[in-house]
Amino acid sequence: MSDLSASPCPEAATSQTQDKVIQLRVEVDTAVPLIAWLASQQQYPRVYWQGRDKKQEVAAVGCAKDFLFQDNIDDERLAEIYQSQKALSTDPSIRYYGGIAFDRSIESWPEFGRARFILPRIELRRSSELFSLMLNLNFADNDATTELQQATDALKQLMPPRPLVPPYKVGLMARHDKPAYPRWEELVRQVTDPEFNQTVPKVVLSRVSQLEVNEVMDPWMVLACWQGRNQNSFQFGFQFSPDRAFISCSPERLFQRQDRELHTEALAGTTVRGLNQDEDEMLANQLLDDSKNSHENQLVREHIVDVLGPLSEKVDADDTPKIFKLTHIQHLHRDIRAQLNPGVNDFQLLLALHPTPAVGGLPRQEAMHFIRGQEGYLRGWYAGACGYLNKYESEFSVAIRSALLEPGRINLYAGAGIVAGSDPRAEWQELENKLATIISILIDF
Ligand SMILES: C=C(O[C@@H]1C=C(C(=O)O)C=C[C@H]1O)C(=O)O
Ligand SMILES: [Mg+2]
Repeated sequence: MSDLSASPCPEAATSQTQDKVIQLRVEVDTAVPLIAWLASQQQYPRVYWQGRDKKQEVAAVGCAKDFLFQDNIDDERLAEIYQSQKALSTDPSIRYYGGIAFDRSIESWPEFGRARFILPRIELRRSSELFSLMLNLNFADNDATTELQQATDALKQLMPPRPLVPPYKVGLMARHDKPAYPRWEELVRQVTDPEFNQTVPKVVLSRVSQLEVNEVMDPWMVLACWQGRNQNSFQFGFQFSPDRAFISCSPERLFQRQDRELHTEALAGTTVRGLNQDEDEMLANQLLDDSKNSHENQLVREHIVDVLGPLSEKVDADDTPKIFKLTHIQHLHRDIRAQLNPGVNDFQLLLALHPTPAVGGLPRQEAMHFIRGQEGYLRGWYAGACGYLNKYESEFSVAIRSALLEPGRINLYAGAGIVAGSDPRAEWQELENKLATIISILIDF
C-alpha cells in the first residue's frame, strides 16, 4: 500500500493517457478480510459487494465522483450521463457502484435517492485469490493538484482491518410491522379478487418489520454474520454516512453482462427447508408440483423473455424450473440467457428488466400503481437494483432480503408474490420465513 501512496504525482497520472478518469492499481500480497477492513475505515461512502459465485469481492471507500438523484430522475438523462461518464476513460477496470430505488417515480430514502452511483476513491478488490488496491482519480471535475491532494489524503486515512466483534444479539424493545396482519389480509384479498386478478395476475406485496433496538449495531458486522449463514447469495452494502446503512444478502440476480452476453433468471416461488434430507426433498418436490408457485415463477420467466426480445439477437430460457436452496427456504429458479444486440447499454437493460414481476408484478405499471397506493410504507431501495457497471461487464442484484440500519432501529424487508390461489396467512408466513436467517442473527429466541 505504501507503493501506491508514493506514486500519485501529476506527471505519472496524466502523461500516459488522455483519459480524464484514471485508475492506479497495486497488487496486495496478503489476503485481507474485506468486510473487516471496510468496518475499520472512517471514510464515507463505504460500499461492499460480493458476487453470488464468490469470485469477486470489493470493499470501497470515499468517492471520486458521485451521481445522486434525490428529487426526480429522468431515465433517459440517467443513461446519457452514464454514456458521457464512460467516455472519460478507456480503462476496462473502472467501475461505478450504486443502485436504483424500487419505484423511481416517487420519493426515496434520503442519501440513497431514487438512484445513486459512485466512482469510489479507493477500492480493495479480491478477484479469486488475488487482492489489489485501486485508487480512482477524476480529472474531469478537479484540477490535477486538488484531485491528487484529495486522493493522497484519502490514502493517508486508510486504517488496517480490525477483527470484527463476534456476533451478539440485540436487545429488542419493540417490533412494528407495516402493513400489520389485518391490512395484509385485506390487500391479499384485493389482489386475489377474480375481477382484479384477471387484469393484474400478480402483485408482489411486501412489509417492513421495524425492530426498535437499544444498541448501536455495526452494519458490517451484521453483514459479515449474514454472509456466513447464507452462502448462496449476493452480499452487498451501501453506507453513505455514519447513521444509515443498507445491507442485503440477496439470492436474486437481476443481470450479469459480459460484453454482449447476458445472464438473468426467474427466481420466484418459495417453500421452507426440511429438518432432514428426506423432508427437504419432499418439500422441494411439492414446490415443483405446486400450481400457485409454478405460476409465480412462470409469469416472471415470460415477462423477462418478452422484454429482452427487442434488445437481443437471441433469448433462451429454461422450460422447467429447478430448486434453488438457501439456509431457511428454497425457491423455484429458471436460468435465462440472451445475446444482446450490438450497442445495448446497461441502463437500457436496467430499465427494461427492473422491476421484474419477481418483486413488482404484472402488468408492471398496474402492479406498481397498486403497491404505490396501497402498501402504506416507502420501499426506497428495498427491491431496487444494486450492483456495478463498467464498459465490458456489469452485474446487478435485486435488493431483497435486505435491511436498513438506522440509530435505534433496524428495518427488515420481505415480500411475497400474490397470485390467484394465494392465501393471506400462508403468504404472511412466507414473509416470516424469508426473514428467518437475519432474525436468527439479530435476536435471541
Ligand atoms: C420479494 C421477495 O422475494 C421474491 C418473492 C418470492 C415469492 O413470493 O415466492 C420469491 C423470491 C423473490 O422473487 C422478498 O424476499 O422480499
Ligand atoms: Mg411466493
